[in-house]
Amino acid sequence: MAAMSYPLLEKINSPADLRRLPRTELVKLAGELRAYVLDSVSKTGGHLGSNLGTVELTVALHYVFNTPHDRLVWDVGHQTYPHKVLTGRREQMSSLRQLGGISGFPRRDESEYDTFGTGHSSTSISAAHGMAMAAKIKGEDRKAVAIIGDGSMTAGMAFEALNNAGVSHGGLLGDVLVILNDNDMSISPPVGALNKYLARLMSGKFYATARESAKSVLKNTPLYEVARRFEEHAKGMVVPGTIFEEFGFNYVGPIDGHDLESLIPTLENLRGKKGPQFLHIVTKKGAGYKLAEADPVKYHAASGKFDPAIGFVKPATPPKTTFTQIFGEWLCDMAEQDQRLVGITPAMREGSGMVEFHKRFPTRYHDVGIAEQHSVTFAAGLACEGLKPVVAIYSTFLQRAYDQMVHDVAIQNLAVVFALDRAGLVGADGATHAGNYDIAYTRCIPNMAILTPADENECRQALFTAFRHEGPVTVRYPRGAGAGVAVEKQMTAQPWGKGEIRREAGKNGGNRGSGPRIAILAFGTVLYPALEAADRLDATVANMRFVKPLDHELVAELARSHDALVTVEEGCVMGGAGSAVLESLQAAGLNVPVLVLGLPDEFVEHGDPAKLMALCGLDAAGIEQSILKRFGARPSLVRPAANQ
Ligand SMILES: Cc1ncc(C[n+]2csc(CCOP(=O)(O)OP(=O)(O)O)c2C)c(N)n1
Ligand SMILES: CC(=O)[C@@H](O)[C@H](O)COP(=O)(O)O
Ligand SMILES: [Mg+2]
Repeated sequence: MAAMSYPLLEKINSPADLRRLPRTELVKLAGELRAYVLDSVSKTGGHLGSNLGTVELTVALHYVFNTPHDRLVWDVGHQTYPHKVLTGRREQMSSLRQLGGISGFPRRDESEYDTFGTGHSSTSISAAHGMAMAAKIKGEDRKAVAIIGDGSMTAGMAFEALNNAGVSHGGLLGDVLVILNDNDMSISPPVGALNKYLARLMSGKFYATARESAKSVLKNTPLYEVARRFEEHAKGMVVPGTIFEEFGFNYVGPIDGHDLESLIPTLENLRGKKGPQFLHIVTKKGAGYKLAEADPVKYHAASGKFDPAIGFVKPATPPKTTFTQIFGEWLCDMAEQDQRLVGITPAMREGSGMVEFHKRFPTRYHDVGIAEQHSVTFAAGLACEGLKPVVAIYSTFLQRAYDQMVHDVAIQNLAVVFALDRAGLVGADGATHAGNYDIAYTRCIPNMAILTPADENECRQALFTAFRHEGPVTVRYPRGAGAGVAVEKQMTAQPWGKGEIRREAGKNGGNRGSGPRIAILAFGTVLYPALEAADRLDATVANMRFVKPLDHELVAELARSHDALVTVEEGCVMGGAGSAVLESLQAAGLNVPVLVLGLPDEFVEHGDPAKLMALCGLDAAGIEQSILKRFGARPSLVRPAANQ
């Protein structure tokens, strides 16, 4: 295929270059930008639909606003590839989401144009309001713009921010502009009353178009003020105030978010206004790429390379079963068995493997929107009434609902199952999405139980075990596939709080040599690299299965029969499973050297998951090297001297 050419885009190395373009060139530039983003993502993978949908908006924003002096805050930030291309990172797009490459989300440490780091949704209005208020306090003439999607508007935090930004503080009123990018899509089809409300606003579309065209004609004439007053009066009469106006924002829209001839004059108009402004734009997720327009769910993100001419195709070799699929199958099987089961997702139906469950059990399926806090307390309410809620939630997104876990679930000891997908390193999404902390942040909560299955079969059995438990419980499993073990259809409860020995030193033909007898206590899928390392070291390996309740007897037995213990987890060392073992040993008065292996006390960047695990020393070689480094020579390879 001939190499694509981008004659205009190649001249744009900053928004200042963009702003020097004749306005008549902007449509052509947007076309090249869209083609470039599609071509780039087809080579690297990454988010697609939302980026194609913000091409014109991005051009218009950088054309009208004096970026980076004026601040743009992108909500979630998964739609910022066009922004990155226009702000000097066009050539770096080939490194997107790769180790050492640029992030898939805005990062303050990546560019001055990335004014706020995002990744988790619904933070943009709060941050932009902060920036707008800072400008007021410092007496700076600066605009702050939050660009937030209709899906992200379903989070309570967005309304907390509207509620605060819409009023003055000590006489200071922030000049914040909120742009609602309404494409009538989340990752899944949108849910909730807000979506219906926005649809009604969109149906009033004639009003906005007529009003905007009138404004642009009348602008800069004495009549303009008269027309504006009439408009305010007319608005009160013809169209009821929007909810956004009730929050104190001047609402404009809906307008066509792909029409630069609408976007630019409207943004120029709004840029000059004082006080909180709200622009409602209508876009299409995947705009300009037919396959993505037709199936915005499928084309939300590309897991890898694809040919734009044919789109996403199933790989020739069937991919390995993922933990997400194990969960989805278990959820359906469990729902068949127990009518009390209710499945809940905060806007991650596909990612959490609940499409089939939604189809088969529509009355017991709840997508609550991007509302993690609500999802947990909603579950608590269900549990109060004797139902059995299962909250399917990414480890990282559960961080949003910490108080709900403590205050609404654990204190009342309610039977809620938290199925924590993406536990541990997630790879391409990087630090914002890593599920590194759930063991530490749940272990300290009384009544909470924590299960760490080691493979696909253990995951199914652990979910079943957790579901039978009469109290709050998390089951954590990583993104992607596991060791590939066979999964037993029969669901069997695991002995509560019990681990098992998977390998015994000295009993597997290994020549023990003279080194210390070592026992490795593995929590979760790191069992498998631990077994590999243990084969080389001839060490004992325990599959602990539970972080809480911990199998204290097994810990004590291993401490008494070995010279040293090693704990391994794909979770933060600080406060993790290893800390639980240390606490257990101390409580039992057992003083044995312990090496705690896990994720470091630093944010692990984006990259290939296997490479990141190796970087963190959690692959077999890393575990082995850490043990050798701490406990001296390689025990099983040390041959006793001939005369010994
Ligand atoms: C707190 C949080 N929960 C869930 C997600 C996962 N997520 C990423 S994008 C998205 C949908 C966002 O929809 P919208 O804001 O409308 O943007 P669009 O993809 O339509 O451009 C979700 C649920 C997230 N990033 N943050
Ligand atoms: C932007 C966002 O938060 C989601 O799209 C997330 O990237 C999905 O992650 P998975 O690809 O692990 O489902
Ligand atoms: Mg949307």
